Amino acid sequence: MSHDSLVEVRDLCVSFATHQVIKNVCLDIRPGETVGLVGESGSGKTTIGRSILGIGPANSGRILFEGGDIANVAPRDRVGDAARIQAVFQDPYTSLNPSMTIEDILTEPMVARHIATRDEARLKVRELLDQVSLPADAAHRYPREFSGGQRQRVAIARALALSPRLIVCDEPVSALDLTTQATVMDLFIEIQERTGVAYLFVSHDLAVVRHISHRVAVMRGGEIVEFGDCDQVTARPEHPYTRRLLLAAPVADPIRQAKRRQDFLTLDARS
Ligand SMILES: Nc1ncnc2c1ncn2[C@@H]1O[C@H](COP(=O)(O)OP(=O)(O)OP(=O)(O)O)[C@@H](O)[C@H]1O
Repeated sequence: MSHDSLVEVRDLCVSFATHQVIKNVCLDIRPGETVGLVGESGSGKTTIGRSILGIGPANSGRILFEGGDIANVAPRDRVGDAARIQAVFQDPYTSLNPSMTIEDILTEPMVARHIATRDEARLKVRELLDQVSLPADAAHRYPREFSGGQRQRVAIARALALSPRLIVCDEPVSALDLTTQATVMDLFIEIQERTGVAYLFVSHDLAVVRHISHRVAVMRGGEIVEFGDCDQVTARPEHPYTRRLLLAAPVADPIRQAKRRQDFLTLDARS
C-alpha cells in the first residue's frame, strides 16, 4: 500500500443475497484529507461507508487502516485508532437518542470505550460543545430542543469525542436548509484544519462535495468510474457519466453553464 494512506480499500465486493452492489472498489484516503464520494441513488456510496465503519459487510477484498485489515471487524472489536473511526449520518432527528441529554450523548462514547471516567468525560463536554460552537448550557438539554443544524453540530461533537483520525460523513447536510448547510460545511472544514481529521464525504450533491473535497470518487452501479483531484474531476471529467452528473448540478451563471455543456458535449463526442 502507498505508505501515505490512512485508509486503503482494495478490491472491495459486497453482495446482498444474489445482488452484487459493490464491485471491486479501490479507494484510498490520506491523513487529513477529504475524499468525496458521489453518484446517483443506489450506486453504493452508503454501503462503502458502512463497510469502512464495520457496520456493514465486506464479502471480499481488504480495508486497510494504517496497514491493518479492518474489513468485517465490528466497531467494538476494533483496536487502536481504528476503534475511533466515527460517523456523522444524514438525519440529525433519528441519529441522537431523544431520551438522553446532550451531555449523556457526548460522554457515552468516551465511557463505553473506557477512555475516560464519567467525571472526566463530563469535563470534556464543554470543550466539545465549544468546538462545534454550541453554548455550554446545551449540555443539560435534550435533542428535541435544538434545530436540525444544531443537532448536526451535536452529532459532530459526538464524533469528535474520541479524537478520530477518520469520520465517515454520509449525506451530513442533505436534511438541512441551504443556509444551514453552508455553516455546517464551514464547521467541517474548520475542524479538519484544526485537528487534521480525514473525511470520507458521501453525498449525491456534487456542489457540496466539490466545496469540501480534495479528491473525488464518482460511483455508478457499484463501481468507481473516476477518482482524482477535485479540480481535475470537476473541470476536466474523463468519464461521460461524471460529465452527466456535473451537468445535472446547478451552476449559478447561465453563460458558464452553457459553455460547460458545450465543452462536455465535445468531450462526449470524442470518447
Ligand atoms: N442491507 C441491505 N440489504 C439489501 N440491499 C441493500 C442493503 N443495503 C443496501 N442495499 C442495496 O444496495 C444498493 C446500494 O445502496 P446504497 O445505499 O449503498 O446506495 P447509495 O449510493 O448510498 O444510495 P442513496 O444515495 O440512495 O443512499 C442499493 O441497490 C440498495 O438497495
